[in-house]
Amino acid sequence: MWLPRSCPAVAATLRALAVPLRAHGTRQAQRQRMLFRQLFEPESCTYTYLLADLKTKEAVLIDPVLEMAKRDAELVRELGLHLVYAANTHCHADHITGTGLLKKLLPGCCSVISKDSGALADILICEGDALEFGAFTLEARSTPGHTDGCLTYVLNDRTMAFTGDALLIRGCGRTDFQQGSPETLYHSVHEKIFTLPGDCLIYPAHDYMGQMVSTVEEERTLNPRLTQSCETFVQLMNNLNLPYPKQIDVAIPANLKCGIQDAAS
Ligand SMILES: N[C@@H](CCC(=O)N[C@@H](CSS)C(=O)NCC(=O)O)C(=O)O
Ligand SMILES: [Fe+2]
Repeated sequence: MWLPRSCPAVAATLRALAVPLRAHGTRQAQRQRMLFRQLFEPESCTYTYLLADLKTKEAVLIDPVLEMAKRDAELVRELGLHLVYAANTHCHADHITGTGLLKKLLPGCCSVISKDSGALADILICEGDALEFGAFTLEARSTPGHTDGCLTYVLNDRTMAFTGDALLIRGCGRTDFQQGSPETLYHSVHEKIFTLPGDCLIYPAHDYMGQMVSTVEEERTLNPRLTQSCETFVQLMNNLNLPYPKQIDVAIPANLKCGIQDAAS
């Protein structure tokens, strides 16, 4: 049945549809403006993420690894980007961060870590602070439990969350060193990550099985650890009996100082 636009009911329906459509269009345009790359370091199975505003060229790296800093700097240069922040999700125990070296390779870039980590960096951020790159922001959510200073970075439109070692795909960060606390981690994940939209993409700091991305809904329903009660989760985490990371004795002291500043070329 044909209904003219002048019909009040049709006009009202069109007006009601226009707002979400405009919002959808704006989101699409914003996303086309963003560059996103997931990079990998095979020794510690670490993911590094590059995000950039293609219009202003401002870029952020999340969790760069020392041994890959030259690769990352080269990519930033090739793409004509300006790295504003090299940010850590936490003081890593299994590899040395690339943030210190990236500051040398790409002058003007600031290193970032949480104030609660106790580590040094140009910018020490706290819950609710935001890292701006062009038209985009990454909101820092405090998600302690794996370490005291763990942050999850959430993109402003809440379509992507960079969870570090707080939430891994079908797993989570261990809680047996660096102020680890399974109770704290359980509450962090449930209150700060599982409350994000279900289709929000989860990008962790590591994966040991070759998985690259998950969603809030998948982890909320399928994560074998975090779907348990808090009590069961605590028991499970206290009995993981994992070997210590191979690089722990060099990685933690170096990362408390923002990593190594002058790596041999
Ligand atoms: N074998 C690796 C270390 C593996 C490990 O301990 N990973 C950490 C994240 S890095 S601090 C972790 O939390 N794992 C959780 C798990 O359930 O595996 C090495 O020697 O580097
Ligand atoms: Fe870690």
